[in-house]
Amino acid sequence: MEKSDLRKIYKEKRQQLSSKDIEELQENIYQQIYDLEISNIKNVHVFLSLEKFKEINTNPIIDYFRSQNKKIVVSKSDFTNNSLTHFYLEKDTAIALNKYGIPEPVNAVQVSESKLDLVFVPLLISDELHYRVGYGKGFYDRFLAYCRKDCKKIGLNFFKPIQKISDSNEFDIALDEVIYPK
Ligand SMILES: Nc1nc2c(c(=O)[nH]1)N(C=O)[C@@H](CNc1ccc(C(=O)N[C@@H](CCC(=O)O)C(=O)O)cc1)CN2
Ligand SMILES: Nc1ncnc2c1ncn2[C@@H]1O[C@H](COP(=O)(O)OP(=O)(O)OP(=O)(O)O)[C@@H](O)[C@H]1O
Repeated sequence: MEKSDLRKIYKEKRQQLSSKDIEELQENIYQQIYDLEISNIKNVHVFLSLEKFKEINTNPIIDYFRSQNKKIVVSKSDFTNNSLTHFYLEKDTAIALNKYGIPEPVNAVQVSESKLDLVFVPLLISDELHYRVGYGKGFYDRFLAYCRKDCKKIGLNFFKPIQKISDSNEFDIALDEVIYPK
C-alpha cells in the first residue's frame, strides 16, 4: 500500500484507541526500551509527544534515560523548510507548545546531529524493511540523513509493521529497529 493511504488509515486507527488501550500498549513499549543495551550511549534524541495525534507519551522514556545518566536531546521544528534543530533538554528547560501543538524547548543549548548516539523516531506505520510513514513533511528523513552512520534509529509505534510500503523512495532512511507492543 502507498504512504498516502497508510497515513490516513493509521492516523484514524490511532485516534480510535481508548486511553486504556494506550496505557497498556505504552507500558509494553516502555518495558522493551528498558531492556535495550545502552552502555555506549551518551546522547539520546527523543520526540516530545503531540497530544492531538495520540502519540506515545515519551516522558517515562526521558525519565528512564536520565536515571541512566544519559543526556536528552529534543527538537524545534521549522515548518518553512520542514527542518529540525536540536537542543539539550535539561531538568529545568522550559517547554512551550508551537502553533502545531508540538512541545519545544525554550532557551536551550543547541546540539549537532553528529553528537546523537540513539534517536527514537515517531511514525504512523513501518514495514518489514523498517521503512516508515510519518505525517508527510519529510522532517525525519532530512534529520536522519545528518546523523552518524552508527547512530541507532529506533521507531516507536502502537501498531505492528505491515509487509511493505510500496512507494518508499531514495530519501527514506530505514530504521535499525521498530519497537511495537508484542
Ligand atoms: N512528537 C513529534 N514531533 C515531531 C514529529 C512527530 O511526528 N512527532 N515530526 C515528524 O516528522 C515533525 C513534525 N511533523 C508534523 C507534521 C504535521 C503536523 C500537523 O499538525 N499537521 C496538520 C496540518 C498542518 C498543515 O500542513 O498546515 C494536520 O495534520 O492536521 C504536526 C507535526 C517534527 N516533530
Ligand atoms: N532529505 C530530503 N531532502 C529533500 N526532500 C526530502 C528529503 N526527505 C524527504 N523529502 C521530501 O519530503 C516529502 C515528505 O516525505 P515523506 O512522505 O517520506 O514524509 P514522512 O516520512 O511521512 O514525514 P515525516 O518525516 O515528517 O514524519 C517528500 O516529498 C519527500 O520527497
